[in-house]
Amino acid sequence: MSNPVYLALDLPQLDAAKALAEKVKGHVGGLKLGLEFFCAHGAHGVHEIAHVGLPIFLDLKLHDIPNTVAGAMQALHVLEPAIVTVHAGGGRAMMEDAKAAAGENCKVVGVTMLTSMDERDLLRTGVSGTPHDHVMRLAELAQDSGLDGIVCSGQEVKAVHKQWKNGFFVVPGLRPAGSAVGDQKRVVTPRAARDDGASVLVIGRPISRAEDPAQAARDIEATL
Ligand SMILES: O=C(O)c1cc(=O)[nH]c(=O)n1[C@@H]1O[C@H](COP(=O)(O)O)[C@@H](O)[C@H]1O
Repeated sequence: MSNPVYLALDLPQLDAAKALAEKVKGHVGGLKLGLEFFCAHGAHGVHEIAHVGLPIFLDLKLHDIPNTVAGAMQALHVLEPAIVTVHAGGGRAMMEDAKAAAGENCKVVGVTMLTSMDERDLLRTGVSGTPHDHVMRLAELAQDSGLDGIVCSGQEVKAVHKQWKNGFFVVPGLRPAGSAVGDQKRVVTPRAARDDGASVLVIGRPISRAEDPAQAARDIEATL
């Protein structure tokens, strides 16, 4: 079984991100580059990190009109990402066009409800109901739109997996027992998410901010 952990390289410095990736590369299954990294270093930075030799997850959370998102997906072909995110809230046409424009070996996954939000935050965006119901609704929409899977918290992945048997489920908001939660609100342990059907476990600060990141990655691997 391959290692499901993708390290979130949320670091502003390219050299530091590369050094961290090299340190942990034997203990994670892939590397996630998000908005912080991409805004700072763009395509050049992605190429640099790709040299580490692990699959690249480009977490750009695209959310725009279908034509614009399709154009962005097309532009990403040269970077050969293994996974790209779009916001499921962008709707069916946007997700359909995103998938149609994606590279052949690129999984497109829809972000449902950010793990940094709870029910009160959701209500303030005008959506009443529970995070569970909101995630289930957007998961169904993502599936109907032809996406490969979704991003959700570990609190919902079991129910989504039950409804979408062959879906690809990315779960962030993971904290090993006892580690700082920070800005995350819907949190579970890596092991719980794995047991409940997560395909990919996204983990950032519990590894990147550890005194010994390689050891932290090994410790997490040992719990799975
Ligand atoms: O799409 C994501 O990866 C994502 C979605 C989500 O709902 N919550 C979430 O935390 N993420 C990302 O997952 C990573 C979590 O980092 P840590 O909280 O440091 O483990 C960050 O890079 C976030 O951008």
